Amino acid sequence: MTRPARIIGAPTDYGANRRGVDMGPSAIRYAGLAKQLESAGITVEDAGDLPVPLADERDPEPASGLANAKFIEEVEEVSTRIADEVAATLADDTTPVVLGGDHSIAIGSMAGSARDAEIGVIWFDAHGDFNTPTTSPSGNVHGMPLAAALGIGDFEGVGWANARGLKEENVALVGLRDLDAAEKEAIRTSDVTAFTMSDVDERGMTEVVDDALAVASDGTDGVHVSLDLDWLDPKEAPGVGTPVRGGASYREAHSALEQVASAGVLRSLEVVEVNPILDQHNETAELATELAASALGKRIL
Ligand SMILES: NC(=[NH2+])NCCC[C@H](N)C(=O)O
Ligand SMILES: [Mn+2]
Ligand SMILES: [Mn+2]
Repeated sequence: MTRPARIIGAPTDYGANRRGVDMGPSAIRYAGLAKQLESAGITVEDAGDLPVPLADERDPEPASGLANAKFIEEVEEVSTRIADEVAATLADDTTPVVLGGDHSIAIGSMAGSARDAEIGVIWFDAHGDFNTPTTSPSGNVHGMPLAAALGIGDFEGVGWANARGLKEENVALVGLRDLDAAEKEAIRTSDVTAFTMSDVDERGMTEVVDDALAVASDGTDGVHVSLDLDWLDPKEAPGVGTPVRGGASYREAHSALEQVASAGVLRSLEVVEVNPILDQHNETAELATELAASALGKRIL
C-alpha cells in the first residue's frame, strides 16, 4: 500500500525578499493538489499552513547572528516549525509534501527529514542555493538553503539549520544554469554532485536523473526531493521570482518526477517558489500540482 501524504503549507516570502510567493500554498491548493494526489491512489490529509511572522513584525537585519542573511530570525523560527512538522509526519509513516513559499523553507524540511534518518537530497533548480551569508550577493536566504543544511561556511555548527543525517555525498543538484561566482567555487570544492543543464543537453534528463537518484539513495534511508519551479523553463513556469531561460521542459520535468516515484525512495517532497502574482492564470501552480502528483506515483496508464 502507498503511504498517505500530508500537505504542509509554509507561506514564506522573506527568503526571496519579495512579496507574492507567500501565496504559493494557496495557489497550489486551488490548482487541486489534494484531488490530483487522490487520483494517484494516495490518501491525503491537509495540515493547513504553518504560522509565519507578519510582514510588519519582521526584522530584515537582526543585530546578532548570521550577518547579511536577511530575516534570518524569521527563517530560524519558521524552519524549526517546519522541521518539527515534517519529523512528526514521518513518524506517522506519512509522506510530507511541503508547499512554499520561497526556497528558504527547505532548511526546515531537510532538518526535519534528516532528524532521525540518513537521507539524500535531489535538488531540482536553476540555482545552486549554495550561498552562505558571506558569499551571497543578495543576502536572500532562498539562495542559501543547501549551504545551511550542510553546515557550510557561516552555517557550520548552526544547530537549527544543519540537517543531521545528510552528507554532501548524498546531495545531487539537477538542472543548474545560474550560479554566482563564489557559489560555483563552493559547489566545486564540496562533495555534492552537480548536474548542469549542459549535462542534461549532453546526456538527456533520464540518464541524469538516474545518476541523481543513485547519489541520493546510496546508503540512505530515503530521499528528500526539493522542486524549485524555476527549474523549468520560464515558458512553462512563468510564475517564479527568479526565472532563468533554458530550463527543463514540461515533458522532461514530468518524466524526471516519474522516475523519482518509480525508484520508490521518496521520503519527503517540497514544491517552492510559485509566485501567483507573477503567474499567468495559475499555470505555474497547476504545473507544481501535476509534478507533485507524478513524484508521488501518478501515472498516465
Ligand atoms: N531559490 C531561489 N530561487 N534562489 C535564487 C538565488 C539567486 C542568487 N543565487 C542569490 O543567492 O540570491
Ligand atoms: Mn531557483
Ligand atoms: Mn531554489
